[in-house]
Amino acid sequence: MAVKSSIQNTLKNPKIEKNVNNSSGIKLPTENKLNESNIIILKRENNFKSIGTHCLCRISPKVNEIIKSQVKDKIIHIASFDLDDTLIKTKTGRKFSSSANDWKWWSDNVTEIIKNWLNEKSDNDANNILKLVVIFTNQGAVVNTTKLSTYSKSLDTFMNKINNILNSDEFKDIPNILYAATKKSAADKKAKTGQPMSLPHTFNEKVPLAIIGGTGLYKLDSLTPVAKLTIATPWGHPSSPITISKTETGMPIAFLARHGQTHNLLPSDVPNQANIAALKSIGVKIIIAFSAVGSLQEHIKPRDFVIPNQIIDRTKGIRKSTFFEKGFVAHAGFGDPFDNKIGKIISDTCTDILVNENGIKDGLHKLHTKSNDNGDDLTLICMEGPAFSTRAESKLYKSWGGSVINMSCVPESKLAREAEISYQMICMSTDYDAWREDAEPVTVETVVGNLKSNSKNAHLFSEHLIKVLEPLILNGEIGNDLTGSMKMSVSTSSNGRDKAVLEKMHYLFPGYWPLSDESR
Ligand SMILES: CSC[C@H]1O[C@H](OP(=O)(O)O)[C@H](O)[C@@H]1O
Ligand SMILES: Nc1ncnc2[nH]cnc12
Repeated sequence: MAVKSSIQNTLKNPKIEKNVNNSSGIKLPTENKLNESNIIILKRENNFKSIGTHCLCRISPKVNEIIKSQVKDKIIHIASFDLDDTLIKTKTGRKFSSSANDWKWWSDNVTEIIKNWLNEKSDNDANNILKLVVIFTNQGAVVNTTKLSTYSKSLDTFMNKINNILNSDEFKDIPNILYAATKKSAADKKAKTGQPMSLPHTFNEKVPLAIIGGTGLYKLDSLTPVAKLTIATPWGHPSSPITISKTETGMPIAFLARHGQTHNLLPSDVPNQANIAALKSIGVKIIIAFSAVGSLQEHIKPRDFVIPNQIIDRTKGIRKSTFFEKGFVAHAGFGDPFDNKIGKIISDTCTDILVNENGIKDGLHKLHTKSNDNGDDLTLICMEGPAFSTRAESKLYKSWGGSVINMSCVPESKLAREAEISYQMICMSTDYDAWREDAEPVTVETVVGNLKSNSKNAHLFSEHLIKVLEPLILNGEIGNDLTGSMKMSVSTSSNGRDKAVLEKMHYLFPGYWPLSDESR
């Protein structure tokens, strides 16, 4: 829910719990009406305030800082949530908490999802937007008591619980306001289903095409998102939520930020298994993956694009590079690691896309493909990183015939092959790595500088490519070449198969390998 208003007005005049005339529920005294009978309210701590007669409000220190700062003319984006069974649940499994500590996060990634939203950059207004979280909760069961027998239901216990939650390490940096209605009739003030976040979290159509964005490409500007999915796989959660958009003619496309939306993942820490498994689970058949690369050849200039057709794996074996494991052994073919059909389509249709800094097609920035470059292989070296190569390593890779170098095509491409997803990487050259004696070796500054100019081209390129691929996907010409390939690639006989591993395989390949009685 995006709210364009002055935050000060919103906070000074919270129109919650006015017009309450039913006397059930706990009646909260205002500051100047404290007396012996409502002494419990004296224990009110950490920013709790009563509003009207039946509503407590707690404004976090972070929001107070925001209010004090200059917020006039800012756009406020609010994500609002219910509390129980949305953000938290009880540890004991009971409906109501039995103590101030009887709560846990509703799922492992609740706070991560909120932080991702807070850190997401919006397009043009990014610097003008303030984001905060508002929690609405009905607490009609809370009673004004100091009796030990009912203490778990007391206002004290409730306020302590709220402080435990909102001051927790996971939540304390999230700017938040909580409204708690201490009688049921306030239910209509809460966020309703469908109201809380701007995008739905479910999407029921199959999504045939996915774009993975690398360094400098964290979302696709040309597409309007229709859903944002947080997917749990047997291999964990993907790097970021998966955004679903639709083309003008209605084909769904997924977008995933490889290093997370805030680029908080090292190349070695990218959860590649979860990324590929999550994309497979929504029906993806083709992945177009963008990557910033160093050039190992003079003629591949910074800001040129390269469609590689070969890989040399120089990662160090610390990345999880297969879905298979002890108890279920299979071997995917990887001689041609990319989808050559898609590579050729790109070569034939995208040579005239790249522009210079002024947005003009002057032919300065070239698209290198096997067919455009005299039929020579274009080989992508994948190193572990995160430090860049030494000059000696860089020269070695060049002498091997390497064309470009990055830190991310393995195991992403290998796992896509195992999942029977056609995969093509689009490399955006950003530097000459370290092999040139007369030049400084690559730094992040050089990469980012060139990426800024490249990013326009990345957007133009993907926009055009989606238009080219859509009809070919819809008529089945691309994206089906690997279907069924893994069925025939298993080595473990049915009586040697591990049931737990087989269950994970079902996530990727439902129906391929039945959980027979023979498996262990
Ligand atoms: C920031 S330079 C090194 C970094 O850039 C590339 O990222 P990506 O492939 O995700 O675009 C490279 O692989 C390294 O991870
Ligand atoms: N020189 C380089 N080495 C590895 N990954 C890179 N990504 C961009 N430039 C790179």
